[in-house]
Amino acid sequence: MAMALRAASRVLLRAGSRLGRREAVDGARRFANKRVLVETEGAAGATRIAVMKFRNPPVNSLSLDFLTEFVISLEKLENDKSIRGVILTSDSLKRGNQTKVAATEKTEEKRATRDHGGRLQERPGIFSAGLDLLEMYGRNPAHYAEYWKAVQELWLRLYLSSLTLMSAINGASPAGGCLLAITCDYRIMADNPKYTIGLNESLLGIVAPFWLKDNYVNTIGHRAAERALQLGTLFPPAEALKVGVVDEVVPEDQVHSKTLSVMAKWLAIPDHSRQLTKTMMRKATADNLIKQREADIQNFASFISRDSIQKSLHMYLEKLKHKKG
Ligand SMILES: CCCCCCCCCC/C=C/CC(=O)SCCNC(=O)CCNC(=O)[C@H](O)C(C)(C)COP(=O)(O)OP(=O)(O)OC[C@H]1O[C@@H](n2cnc3c(N)ncnc32)[C@H](O)[C@@H]1OP(=O)(O)O
Repeated sequence: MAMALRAASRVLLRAGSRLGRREAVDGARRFANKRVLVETEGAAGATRIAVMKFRNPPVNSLSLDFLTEFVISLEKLENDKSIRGVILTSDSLKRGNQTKVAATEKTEEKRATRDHGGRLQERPGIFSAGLDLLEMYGRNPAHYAEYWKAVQELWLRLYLSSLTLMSAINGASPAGGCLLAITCDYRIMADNPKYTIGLNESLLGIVAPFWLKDNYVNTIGHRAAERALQLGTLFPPAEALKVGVVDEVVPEDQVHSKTLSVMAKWLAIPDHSRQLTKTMMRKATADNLIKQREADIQNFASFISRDSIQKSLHMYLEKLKHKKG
């Protein structure tokens, strides 16, 4: 009987919820949309931590679909009173037997790295490549407006989240990837000189929006942000630590365990006092966007539609496509 009940509950859990699949795995729980996998750790009834793993091949770019699924997953976690902390990380792992398909093949599927079975794979060593350039190139103004609204939404949700958010940065983290990280309360980066983090928009011929600039200033200070934004600096781990883009750099295989142990310290602080303090520190910056959200969307749509900006994006995409290594 007990076995039958367990089997039935497994079937129900796997039948899927409206938002995605939900499974029971070794006492831990997980739910997954197509592009975001959420695993929760900790016993039922106790404080639990969730790990949100990005898996949007090939480079975890913030496509419209990914942004939508991210917000849905975050909302679910915000509504789950047993969850107090969330770790953002990439599902990208070093895997063998990968083949990069020809750069001339254009569709999303074809752009991705695949294994020999033809399955889509993340490219290894990427936290997030930032905003999806293909959402900002060659589309119409209505699409740009829809996309930007979704980008703003994710930033506001993360920046104002009542949860303790930490990023376990296990790969390259340019531009929007850095945005995800700097909305968090704490950042731990893998000590791999191949991984860099920063806001490199100026290198693409585009400009970081004022609210992202404000988030950067709040993180690393005005002078450092002024210099890094103009130069589009991508910091390797040691420099990222020095300037304050990240809070800790640890060996790659310790990123997850270290983040869990720092999270435990943060969760020892009473929620109400930590949350009020966070709001006190962040509200003015967020309000600045909230009060001019529509204007910011219109600015983005008209800026990104300019011929000169589209040309810069085109050149940047071509450079990415033809780069060596
Ligand atoms: C004055 C008014 C102002 C108004 C406001 C205006 C606001 C404008 C704001 C704009 C804000 C932008 C923030 C951003 O996030 S822009 C995106 C910036 N991202 C990057 O620059 C990252 C680019 N990518 C890389 O550097 C590398 O790809 C990587 C992440 C380091 C990974 O390198 P790797 O060698 O492993 O992989 P590939 O380079 O071969 O890439 C694999 C394929 O993926 C494609 N790709 C890469 N990045 C993106 C991306 N961000 N979006 C879409 N596609 C991406 C790449 O082209 C490869 O495709 P291919 O297989 O077809 O060649």
